[in-house]
Amino acid sequence: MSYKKQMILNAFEMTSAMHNSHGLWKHKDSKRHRAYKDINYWMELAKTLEKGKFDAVFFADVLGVYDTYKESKEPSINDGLQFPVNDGAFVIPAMAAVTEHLSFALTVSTTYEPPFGQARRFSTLDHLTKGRVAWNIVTSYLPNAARNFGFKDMIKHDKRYEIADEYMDVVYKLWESSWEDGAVIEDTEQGVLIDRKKIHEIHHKGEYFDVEGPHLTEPSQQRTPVLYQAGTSPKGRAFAAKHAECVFVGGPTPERVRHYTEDIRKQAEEYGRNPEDIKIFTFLTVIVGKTTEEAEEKFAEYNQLWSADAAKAQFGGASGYNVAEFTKDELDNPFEFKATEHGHYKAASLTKDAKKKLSIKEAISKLEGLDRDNIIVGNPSEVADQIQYQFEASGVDGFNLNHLVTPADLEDFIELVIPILQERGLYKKEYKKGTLREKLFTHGSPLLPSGHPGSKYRKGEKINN
Ligand SMILES: Cc1cc2nc3c(=O)[nH]c(=O)nc-3n(C[C@H](O)[C@H](O)[C@H](O)COP(=O)(O)O)c2cc1C
Repeated sequence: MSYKKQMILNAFEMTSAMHNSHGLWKHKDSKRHRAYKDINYWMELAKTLEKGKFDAVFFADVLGVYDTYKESKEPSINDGLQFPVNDGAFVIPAMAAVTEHLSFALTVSTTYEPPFGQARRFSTLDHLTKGRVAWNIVTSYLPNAARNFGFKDMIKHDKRYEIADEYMDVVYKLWESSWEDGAVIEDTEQGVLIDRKKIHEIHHKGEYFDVEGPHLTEPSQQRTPVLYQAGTSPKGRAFAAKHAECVFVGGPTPERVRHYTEDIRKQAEEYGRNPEDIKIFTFLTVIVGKTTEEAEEKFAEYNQLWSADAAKAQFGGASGYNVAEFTKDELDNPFEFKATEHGHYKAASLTKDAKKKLSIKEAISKLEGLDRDNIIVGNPSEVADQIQYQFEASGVDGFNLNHLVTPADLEDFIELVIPILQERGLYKKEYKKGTLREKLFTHGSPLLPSGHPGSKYRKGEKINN
């Protein structure tokens, strides 16, 4: 059976010692925990990914240390769990300089980074990459991040999304309406470089933000960067349906991912958007070997190096559950979902979204080793079969490929798996031309498409002034 839809692939990365591969810094081939601070490492990685025709590198980010588990920072710091973590924005121009097509999605929080500076940062990146940049909009979940930015406690989960919604209003005004097209006139006779009449203050006065403007950066090729979002709570999905062009959905089974995907597309239509203008991604974790045995050996080796403490620390910060708190008597009780002020998706993945109802003991044991249910292990064609199955069963448009031991696992994936996906017609052999938005979508414009709420701010339709 031929399957024509082609998958989009991002490398799921972080400019940190470790990301999601807990404890694997101990592996002999792990380079990243030393090299993450070396610009050459990122430039080499960019070239490798472009060789594999990857669409983008997706940089996760956090603004604090995970300290919910055991009410301590120690388990995270011990294993370099997303710590230390550099600012991902700075490696992007260097990676862009050695590539032509690879794009870059950068995570920035609407809770802690004010919109005016954030808008300038993305316009700058979009200029320097020639339109190859995306913003992963997050509302953040770590209590330590709140304390780093002057709050005693985290702002409540749902209120963070309300703030994010107004935040988007501010950045759309800056990106889409503050500068009219053709404002840079270079009129040497009149001695005018920029036409004042085409530059507009935005005079935003809202509940959370006051911004006068104008935007300090002239419009870049995409004006608004491609908008990613990665929240799966009801508020998170409503936000995604309104604003996101790419949504990163977390779910432990293809069926659950399909459920979230369909819900987001349906809500997007209710906002008057074309569901085709939204691409959905989920995680992909792969261990590939030349033979099944080689892959299984790798899996066993990785599993042996796994850090259960770091995995529990990550689960704790992202979900709000401190699994060290459960007493022995509670371990056989069912592991129930509770909405916390942290995030939805990690908690849901071991509770209401799990394939079967788990006891507390079973749920904890999933953190104590590599979770075989969520990892594809095999020889190249076995891996390709499973990726194809997940692609078709979940209804997603693409994947964020998680790294385990980097860059070795990415290199193996590109050498062994990509050619099979290409042969099956599931993956592109050549890049499309243009900006990231033009590469991803059929609407063919580098700008936000009509129907998207940001597009209504565009030129001429002046707001508040
Ligand atoms: C797959 C996935 C990846 C995420 N990556 C990040 C990240 O890198 N940094 C971050 O602060 N939040 C990240 N988040 C968290 C969300 O963006 C969101 O802010 C948080 O989960 C709360 O939203 P929710 O309750 O709607 O899931 C991620 C969420 C998902 C589902």
